[in-house]
Amino acid sequence: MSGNNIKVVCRFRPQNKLEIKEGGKPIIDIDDEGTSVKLAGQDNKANYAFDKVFGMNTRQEDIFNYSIRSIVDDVVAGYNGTVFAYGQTGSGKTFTMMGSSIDDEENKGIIPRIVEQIFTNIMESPANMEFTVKVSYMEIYMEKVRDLLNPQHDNLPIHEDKVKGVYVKGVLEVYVSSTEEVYEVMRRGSNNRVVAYTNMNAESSRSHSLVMITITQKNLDTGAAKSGKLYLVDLAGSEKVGKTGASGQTLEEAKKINKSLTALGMVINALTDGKSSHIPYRDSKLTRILQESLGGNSRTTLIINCSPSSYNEAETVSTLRFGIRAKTIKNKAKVNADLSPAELKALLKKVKSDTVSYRQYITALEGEISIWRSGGTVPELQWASLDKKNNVTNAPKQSPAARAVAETAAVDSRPSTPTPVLDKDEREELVKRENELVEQINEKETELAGREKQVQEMQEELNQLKEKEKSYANDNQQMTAELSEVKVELEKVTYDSKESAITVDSLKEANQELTAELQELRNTLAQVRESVQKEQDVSQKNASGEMTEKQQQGTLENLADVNPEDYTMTPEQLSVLKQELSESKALVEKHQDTIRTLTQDKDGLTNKTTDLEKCISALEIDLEELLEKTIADEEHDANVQDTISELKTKIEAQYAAKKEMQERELEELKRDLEQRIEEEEKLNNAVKELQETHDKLQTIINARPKPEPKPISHGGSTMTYEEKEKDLERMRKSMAQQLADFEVMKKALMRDLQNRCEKVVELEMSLDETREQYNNVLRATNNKAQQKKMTFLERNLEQLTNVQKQLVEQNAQLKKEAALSDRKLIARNERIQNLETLLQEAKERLLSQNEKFDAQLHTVRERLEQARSAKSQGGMALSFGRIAKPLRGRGAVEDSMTPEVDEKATLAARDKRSSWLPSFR
Ligand SMILES: Nc1ncnc2c1ncn2[C@@H]1O[C@H](COP(=O)(O)OP(=O)(O)OP(=O)(O)O)[C@@H](O)[C@H]1O
Repeated sequence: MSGNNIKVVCRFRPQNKLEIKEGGKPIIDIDDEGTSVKLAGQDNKANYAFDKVFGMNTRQEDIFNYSIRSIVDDVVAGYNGTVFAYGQTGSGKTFTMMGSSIDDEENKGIIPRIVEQIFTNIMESPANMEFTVKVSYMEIYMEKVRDLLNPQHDNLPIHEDKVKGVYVKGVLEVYVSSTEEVYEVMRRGSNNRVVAYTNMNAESSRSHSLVMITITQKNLDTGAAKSGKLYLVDLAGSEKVGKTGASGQTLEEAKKINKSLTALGMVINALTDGKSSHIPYRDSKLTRILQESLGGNSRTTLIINCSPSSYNEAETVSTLRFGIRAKTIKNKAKVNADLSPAELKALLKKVKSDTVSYRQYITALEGEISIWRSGGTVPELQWASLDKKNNVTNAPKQSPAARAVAETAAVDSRPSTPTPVLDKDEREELVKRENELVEQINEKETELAGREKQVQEMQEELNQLKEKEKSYANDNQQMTAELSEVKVELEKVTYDSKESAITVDSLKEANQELTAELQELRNTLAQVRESVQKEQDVSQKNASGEMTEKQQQGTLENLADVNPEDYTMTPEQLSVLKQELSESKALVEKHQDTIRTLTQDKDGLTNKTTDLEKCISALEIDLEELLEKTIADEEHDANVQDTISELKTKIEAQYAAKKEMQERELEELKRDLEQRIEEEEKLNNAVKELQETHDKLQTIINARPKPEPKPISHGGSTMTYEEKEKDLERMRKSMAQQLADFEVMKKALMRDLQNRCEKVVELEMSLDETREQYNNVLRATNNKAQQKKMTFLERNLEQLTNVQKQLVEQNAQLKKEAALSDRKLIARNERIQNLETLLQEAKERLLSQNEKFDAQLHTVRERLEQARSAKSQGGMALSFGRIAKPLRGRGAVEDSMTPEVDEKATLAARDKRSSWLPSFR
């Protein structure tokens, strides 16, 4: 493509379902050459001529081959190029640009085909040509430039400079070395595009998308470099909001889309009306980015996409008019070439020669001025001029001073640093290096901007995290405090319960003591009651004895009434007799029991008496020893006497106590004895009475004549008289036996009682003797002073004893209290230990929580870092694109190679390819 006008091609898509449904009909009429179209609608009879008009069934390949292929050649040749698709929404812009799918060979759009063509062209280039290809993908959404390969960069600025022209600052440029890599970039970018459903298009683009492919090429032999930039723009569709049914967000989007498209129309108008001096590129982001493409340094192709349907006739007319206007835009495309070393050398040579001539001219002028200043004159013919610069020798004659000044000026005007003359290789290398460095600087700037933003974001995130951490820490602290408070409370409650348990225990003990006392009292009461009962029993017995006596009397009377001749007894009489006998037997048994108890009591008394005897004898021994000691040590010093007196007092006290106790026991024994004697007497009386009764009965029975044995009916059973007799005899014998036993026992008791009485008397006598002996001792040992002393000591001792008693009581109390305190202390220690354990646990928990939190924070930070790094890699984790990947042509080496460049130089240049990579490699 050599022309400078924008190339405009028109493409009609087939009618869509909506159009058919709405009764739309195809109304397009394309001429045979395929360069103009008429609409067969009612309103429009105009003919619209374009570079090419494609009908409804045109294949993607055909569109590419006719309208696009050449632009790829231009870009690879170093021109800037633009292909943009314009049309109403749903008219097939995206279908034309991208196709239904990259991977669909038939329906892939022009962008995949361009990419393929670029790499084909590169591969077909001469082997001494080296290329790099970079891809960027962005969209203008809601008047913001958003990097689709790095979506968090959603408002990139548009800059302009002399070298780069208009460019988007900070957009990610991914180096690619194959079609697949570009496709990958396209796929990733497309995923980030904003699309939405509208009535006109199920996947309507809500933004203008821009793919930017930058191809840089270098001739490795000459060092000449060129770069071409290709913009592939899929504009968002102009839409009538009523038709698309846009509302809410899509309505807002539609407004922005229409606004920017209007701005595009205004730019095209301004460019084509021939009057406007100002082109309003800055009215929208779209026109600003397309500034070079519309009336600037670019070879531009506009594809207008239209609907063929009568349903969309008005929109199609509008689109066609837009295309017609755009067609007249003139661009000024030029190759973006850097100067080659040869050109640079020529330029340098020219500049050097210019410098020399200017220097000569200056010298001449300075010489002239110095003449003028020194008052001389220079004829007009000799005035210095640029034409005469080489003729300095022809300068007017100067005075010696003026000449000196001129010479000095000539010397001063020399360049202070001689310019080194570089050879060709060095220059080439330098140029190459310069290019690389410029590129690297640009890259670094972009990267730096990205990093700065990242750092800012991370800082914000970190601040948020810190705040969260702080709030978590506060929560944690609060909860821990609450927990520890609860634990302490629990501990206190446990401790209180323990103390209560101790108090309860002590109360229980007190209760037990009281119960024991009560029991004792009850026992005492029971004993008292028993004794009372016994007394009552005895009196009852006496009464019953009287009763028995009466009964016996009655029996005797009965018996007397019985006629001795009539020795037969009625069964009733016999049974009464038998009953009386059994009662007597029971009475005898009772008496036996009483005697047994008395015997036991007697044994107890005997034991007690023995103990007392032992006690008395021991006391006597002690007393004797003491007396001996006292007498022996009587004349000794006061201390010894004190000791003796103390001992004596003690012994006296002991003696008095023991004596008192013995006396009490003796009295008790005496009382007991008297009681027993009384009881025994009563028993004896009862036994006697019984004996008498028995004897009487015996006599009566014996006095009766023996009756003829005749059967007696008794209780249904027949019993002979003899048997009855025998029975009675047996009873009598047993009773006699029992009475004999009684007698023996009574005698033994009486003996024992006698012995005891004797013993008691003996004891009393011995006690009196002891007392007398003691008094004798006292009388013998005591003098007045000693008595006084003794009295004093006795008093002291008494007081001390009281004190001691109190102390003992206090000690006992204290011991109790100490035991309680011990328990409380143990409980308290336990509590302290528990509290310490709790504290330790809380500390450990806190530590572990802190550790956990730190670990979590660390993990979050790591993840954040990973996410950031992933984002910084275009948010896409592309495994390529950060480093330039030079591509070499595979064709023959270009003929343009200068003859002086030999094969060696070519090889050397190839080896220097590594300089494309960053210098720190
Ligand atoms: N030439 C064609 N042949 C067959 N189908 C087509 C053609 N052009 C477009 N289509 C179909 O029409 C529908 C709309 O096309 P597309 O999305 O490309 O429109 P658009 O102009 O990009 O719309 P918008 O501006 O709303 O994004 C799609 O389903 C697409 O497949």
